[in-house]
Amino acid sequence: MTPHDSDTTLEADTLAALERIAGTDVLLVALDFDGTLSLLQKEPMKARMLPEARAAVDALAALPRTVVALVSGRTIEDLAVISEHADDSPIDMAGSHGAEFLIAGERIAVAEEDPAAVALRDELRSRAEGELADLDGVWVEPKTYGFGVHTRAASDDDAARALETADAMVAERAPEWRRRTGHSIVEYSFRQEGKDAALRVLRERLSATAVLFAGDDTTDEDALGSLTGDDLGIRVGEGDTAAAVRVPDAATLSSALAVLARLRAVATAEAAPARE
Ligand SMILES: O=P(O)(O)OC[C@H]1O[C@H](O[C@H]2O[C@H](CO)[C@@H](O)[C@H](O)[C@H]2O)[C@H](O)[C@@H](O)[C@@H]1O
Repeated sequence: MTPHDSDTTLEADTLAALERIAGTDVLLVALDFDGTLSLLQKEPMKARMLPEARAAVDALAALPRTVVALVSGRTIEDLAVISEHADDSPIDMAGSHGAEFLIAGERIAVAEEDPAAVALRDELRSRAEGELADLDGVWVEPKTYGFGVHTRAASDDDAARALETADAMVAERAPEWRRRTGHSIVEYSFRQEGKDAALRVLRERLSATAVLFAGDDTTDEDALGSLTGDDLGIRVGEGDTAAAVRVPDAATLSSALAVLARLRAVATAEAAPARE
């Protein structure tokens, strides 16, 4: 029996791609969180990894010459909560789309704190909270480098009004901020880094010989579009993508990660750990 004989949900091209990358020397498995490892939830802090995803991530992280990193738009603090990240976890994290990291337990920001930018963030965030307070189902999420406007629980009209208001406010006071759209969210940030930057940092620190990245959203395309050579990009769900492989949903991605863990265990048997 091969490591994936029991799996019937994966397409042949997905299995072939997993077999290929499982044999690389030093593997970075970089994974988006919301919509990729977890299902999308109405209340953002209730998101958790699917149980099969959790098991596969833990299995991969325990293997030699294999590092798992969560690469998310969330702040590092929120990502630690929703991923139930223990202090001694071997799993690395990139937060705020690649502008902050927790690597091997060490907290790393990509730049010194800029007091003027932080003051503007606080001003715009509290203005947004005030101006959007009357719109049912709209929520302003505090972010390390800006804020997000959630509209998942709002009517179409209230969602449109919320985004119009926030867009106008940011265009007037902070036109240089990066604007990102995601699933029922628009985010505004004074840092420009995308998930491609996160992969660059993680790949270099590890000297990875190949990177697998999986994601479900437009913000993940920064990372998927940056992959080269022996890397593998997996798009979860629909939408234009630069990924080589697509799986229909987070549950199927969990199965793919479980297969990868089994293939990688065989490939790395008796190999020395990448981080010693
Ligand atoms: O990069 P990700 O890990 O995918 O994070 C992207 C954003 O995820 C969160 O919002 C999304 O998930 C919520 C929970 O399922 C959902 O309610 C919301 O509609 C989605 O947009 C998070 O709240 C954001 O900060 C992240 O940037």
